Amino acid sequence: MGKKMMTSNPGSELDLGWLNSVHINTAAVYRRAANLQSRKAVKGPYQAAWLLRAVTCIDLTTLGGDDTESNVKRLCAKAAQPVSNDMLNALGFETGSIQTAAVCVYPAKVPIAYATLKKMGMEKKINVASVATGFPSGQYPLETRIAEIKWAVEKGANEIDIVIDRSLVINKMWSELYQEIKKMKEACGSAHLKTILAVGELGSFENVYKASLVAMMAGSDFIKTSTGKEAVNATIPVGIVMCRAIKEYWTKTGYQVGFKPAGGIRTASDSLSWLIMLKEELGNDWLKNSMFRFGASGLLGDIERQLHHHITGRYSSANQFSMG
Ligand SMILES: O=C[C@H](O)COP(=O)(O)O
Repeated sequence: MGKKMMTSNPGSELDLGWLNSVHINTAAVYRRAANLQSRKAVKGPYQAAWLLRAVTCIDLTTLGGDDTESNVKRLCAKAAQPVSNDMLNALGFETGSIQTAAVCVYPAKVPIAYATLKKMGMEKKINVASVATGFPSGQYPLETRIAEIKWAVEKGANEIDIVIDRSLVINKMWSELYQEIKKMKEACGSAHLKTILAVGELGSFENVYKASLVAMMAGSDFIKTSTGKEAVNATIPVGIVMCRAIKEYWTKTGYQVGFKPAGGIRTASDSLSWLIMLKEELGNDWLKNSMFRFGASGLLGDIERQLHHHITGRYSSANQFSMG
């Protein structure tokens, strides 16, 4: 599942009438989330297959102030071989057949990420995603936010994870939000645009739904929940709200926009809950990495432990699969 399968959303006119018609039944969202989360977990051989699917949907992320060249290189090596060949073979998969969807780094680390993947011959299989536009706060002039996108694309990023200016949502400045994201989409050129809403800072599900619509109207190829740096990051209820917006946008425009929950997704069991929610809300079309990603720095290790348990019947120590 390489880069070429990605689709692009051309966007549409800003439709304020549509935004004004939005009403969210908060109690119903929580009921739906509780109902989905009470479903029996996927078990047995299906579980291993779902977990491997989850691995192929990970944007393997390092977004630390202390990121170095060597930990970005290690991240790339892990993205190229996220599950050991022994485990893959035991599960009936070919050697080297699974990669994560992307590595996700700060702009300054794009050159080393791209060069490392290229050296490994993996630059066509693994996307280079760069956060941009003053991640994580977005509190920078538009000019420098746009320049950041262009710089990251020039250095090898083919996916750009922007943050929005949350104040535009809080103050319901939908037209300004639309114009900003549209400019960011233009700056991306052929790179895919993933728009981080930072849902934990938007105040209400209604704002999340409206911001999702505006982001899609402005041409976002994915909408993403969080930076991982807010106090509240990805939750299933907010995921349901965003998936409903994606579904409505698809129904009205015919364009399919991807979804990326990010922030605090740490366990194999979390990943299964998200995949179940996705399948129930958007259907099988979204169960692939051209339409769905996990933004996660610490999920892969737990999936590896779960796969190890599936194969051997034993749990490994917490630090056996420490990276990712
Ligand atoms: O976009 C990705 C997030 O920053 C990852 O958050 P996390 O470190 O909580 O997994």
